[in-house]
Amino acid sequence: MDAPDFDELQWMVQQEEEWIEHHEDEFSRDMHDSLGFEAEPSEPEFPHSAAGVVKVLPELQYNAGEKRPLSTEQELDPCKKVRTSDGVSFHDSVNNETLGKDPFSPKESEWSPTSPLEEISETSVNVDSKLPVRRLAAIKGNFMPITSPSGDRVYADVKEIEKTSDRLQSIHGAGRNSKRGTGLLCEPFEVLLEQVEQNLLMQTSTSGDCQDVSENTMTESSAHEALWVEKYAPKSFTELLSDEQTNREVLRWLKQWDKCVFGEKRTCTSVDVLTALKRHPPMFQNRGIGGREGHNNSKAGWMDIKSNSSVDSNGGIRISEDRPEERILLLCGPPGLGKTTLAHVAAKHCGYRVVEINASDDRVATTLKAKILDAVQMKSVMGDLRPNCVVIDEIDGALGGSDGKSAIDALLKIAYAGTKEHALQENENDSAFVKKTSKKKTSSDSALSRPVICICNDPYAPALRQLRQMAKVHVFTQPSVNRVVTRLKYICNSEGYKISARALTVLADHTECDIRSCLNTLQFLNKRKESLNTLDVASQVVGRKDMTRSAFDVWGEILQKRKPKQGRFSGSSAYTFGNCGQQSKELIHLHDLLANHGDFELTNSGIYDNLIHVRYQDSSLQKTVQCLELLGDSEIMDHYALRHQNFILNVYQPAIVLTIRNLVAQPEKPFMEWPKTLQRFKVDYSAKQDILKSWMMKMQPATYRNFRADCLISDLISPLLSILAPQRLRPVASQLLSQHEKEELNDLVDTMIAYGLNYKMPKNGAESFSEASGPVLEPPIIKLIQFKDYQMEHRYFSSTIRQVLSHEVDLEIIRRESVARSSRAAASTASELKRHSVAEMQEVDVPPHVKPEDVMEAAVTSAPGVTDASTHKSIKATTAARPITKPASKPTVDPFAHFRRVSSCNNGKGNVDKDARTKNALAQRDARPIFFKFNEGFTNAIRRPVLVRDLI
Ligand SMILES: Nc1ncnc2c1ncn2[C@@H]1O[C@H](COP(=O)(O)OP(=O)(O)OP(=O)(O)O)[C@@H](O)[C@H]1O
Repeated sequence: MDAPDFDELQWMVQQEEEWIEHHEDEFSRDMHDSLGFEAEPSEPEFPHSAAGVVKVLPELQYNAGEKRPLSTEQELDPCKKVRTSDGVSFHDSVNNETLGKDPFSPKESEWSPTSPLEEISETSVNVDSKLPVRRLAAIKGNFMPITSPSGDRVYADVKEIEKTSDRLQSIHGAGRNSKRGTGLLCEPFEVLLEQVEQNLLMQTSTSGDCQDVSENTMTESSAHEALWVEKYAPKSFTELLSDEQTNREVLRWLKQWDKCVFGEKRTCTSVDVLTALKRHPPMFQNRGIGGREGHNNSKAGWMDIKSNSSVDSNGGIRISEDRPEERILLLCGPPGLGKTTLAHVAAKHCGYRVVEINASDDRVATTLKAKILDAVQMKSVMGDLRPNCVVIDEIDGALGGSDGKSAIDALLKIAYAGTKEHALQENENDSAFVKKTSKKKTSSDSALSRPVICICNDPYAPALRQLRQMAKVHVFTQPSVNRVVTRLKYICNSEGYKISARALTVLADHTECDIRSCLNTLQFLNKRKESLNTLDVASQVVGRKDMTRSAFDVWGEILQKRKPKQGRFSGSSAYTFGNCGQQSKELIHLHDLLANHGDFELTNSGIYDNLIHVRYQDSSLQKTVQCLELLGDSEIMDHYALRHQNFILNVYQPAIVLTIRNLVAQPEKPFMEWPKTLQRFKVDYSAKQDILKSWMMKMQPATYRNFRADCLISDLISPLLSILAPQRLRPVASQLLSQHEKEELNDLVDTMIAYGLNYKMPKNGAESFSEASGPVLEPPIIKLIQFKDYQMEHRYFSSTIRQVLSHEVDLEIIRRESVARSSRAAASTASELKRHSVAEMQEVDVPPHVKPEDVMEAAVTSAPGVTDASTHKSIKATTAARPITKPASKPTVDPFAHFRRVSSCNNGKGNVDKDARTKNALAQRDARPIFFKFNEGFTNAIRRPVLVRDLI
């Protein structure tokens, strides 16, 4: 037979399609029959048996070209279908009896004629064309070649086969309820496959011997369920969602490495890309749904590239350096916008092999540094020989190392080694380190020779401060909803998932154009054969992501009243509360925003600090007062919630902020700055807490026990400062003071000691107490009642009196310590003597009217170690300097004279003891140290000589 010419072929195809349309049902039934039963060999006219062994879908397995085509399952199945003149019946081959008719099989009289093409096939190759097969493949459509054992080839229309198999599936589903299945298998093939998989998994978990098998099964199933985000990951620039300007900038930066990496100066391939774009216009990009927006963008993009760069005669962009000035590229932006994807696509386009490092996984500086160095310096010698391009994802997750240097420092050191910046940075950081390393040049000191792209979400993360200054930063903006929807639509169409553009718009809006969330949601719904309910998007668990916005965004939304814009609140909130007005939608949107942000302390402090920049009408300051009260309430609630772990109270916080917004928000954009007041307040607060604590530690317990810490501040400090500066004290030396003044000075000294205060020279010398410099009150309790822009008015002593007072307080403290020490020594001696005296007293005849306690006291007082000579001498010496009238000392009476006489009369042993005691007392006196304090620079107009002899 001659080969048909083109026209003939087309005609045949047309005929074929028409025929298929008319006889779709017959096809399905025929297919069903071909799967379901064995044709009687004796039957001559059975034109529609399958040809070749075709595996179209797992459950579609049939034989053709053989007259005994049965599978093992069919042979195992004793219940077979037999075609008769009035249809198809089930036949029990064991008992050789007919069980009943197959309701789905056509009667022989209803069998349709074959298509013209099939007739050709039939006559020429003797193939039973039960399937929609052709002798020749048609020009359009997807055909599968099938070769029979005899070597004949036919083409099966895959679309038709799938249609038929779908119909068969439904028929099987309906028939499964009957007692016996209508197919060869009692269960559908997928069910059996699942059972086998489960069995295999169970066996693996119990024995572990079938590891290979299970791995294979897992791989198969995971391949079957490839994620759409991976399947449809952009491979070229035309599929990216990021804006063209950013794409071009990234590409241009990468091209600047060409000379360094490839050793040649190449022209920028962004031109190539754009040429490619022109040649093959992207399926979705720049068109949008309306087809207008993208066009404009693209035009603007062309303008930009020409205006921003110098273009040579070849249309390429000249690159002056062998590598870009900014050695690192930093891509920032919200998650799921395609930052990593852009880095991969651009690097591959420029001929690099991408080496991706996740800084969150290798947070430690040393590990990250080693990885970066490996990626930058190593070169593969086998396989992929392309140079590396390092992509460091989640760079904001990098941590500091044990040596105090962060991973970012290490990265910058690698990137800017040998440059001016590097030297500067090194000088700043550690000059000693530079000296050390300059002698011994490490490998990391050689200049960076491969591009490094860093990716992060928040460009303002504190860890990135240095990197931000030195890298080329590109901030990703959210793509337009239309572009995302077009891409989603394309993917859904490719997957055969029917979904309306409106639903996709809602989804894109809800996820803030996060393509990852959108695709995962759609795949999930597709898998469950569910459609996306536009009204329930907000309540969908899937598709949600971390929707938190930056603090600046939140403050902006609160303090600025935006004009209602169509579609602004078309997202989740709008659909959840479909019918409410624009204002309510805005409120709901703001409520969600605040609740998602969560950090109410930061929100409130930002509002507090920036409120001053908002120009709202408030002549009587009522609104301001109201706002401040609301902020106060919010803070109280926040503190309460934190203290009692009762976070349910936080649900009321957004309402407070929204009330403030209603009071002050204006259409103009206010100047916004990061709040510093709260931080300053916290620092001040902790400093004041320290002062208070140190004051309380120095205070005498007898004084301290009368006050609570808060009372000290609120009730005591202010009056105490007035008490500490009496009016009548003249600024003269203590010797020149009148008796009354001296008493007042003594009282003041006592008060200061009681409250643990004294005047001390400031440590740095710069601090001044008031206008005059000199000693300052220590602890500086005045700071506890000093506030910004508010000074408490108190009387201050002149510097001279403060010096005198300081001296007096020091002396008095020494005096009291001395007395205390003497009394302690006396007490210890007394306790020692007590034992001796008791022993002696046992030998003494004590009169019955004398109490034992009196005896004891007398023994202690009469002991030579505690006589006036030893104790009072030192007191006398120290008090000599103090111009205070001493209270008259009582005459000492020796009540033990009688006992002593008696005891001395007893025997000569008493003299020996007395000598020993005197010696002991003298030794104690000599062992006592002398304390004195020397104040450098202290001058007093009138001096008085004090002999050391007097002090001993
Ligand atoms: N245009 C696109 N079409 C289809 N899938 C895309 C597209 N752009 C990105 N994706 C897919 O979305 C996922 C997220 O992309 P990518 O990792 O680049 O985002 P990202 O901005 O780096 O997010 P993250 O900050 O969370 O790392 C990837 O799996 C990617 O394959």
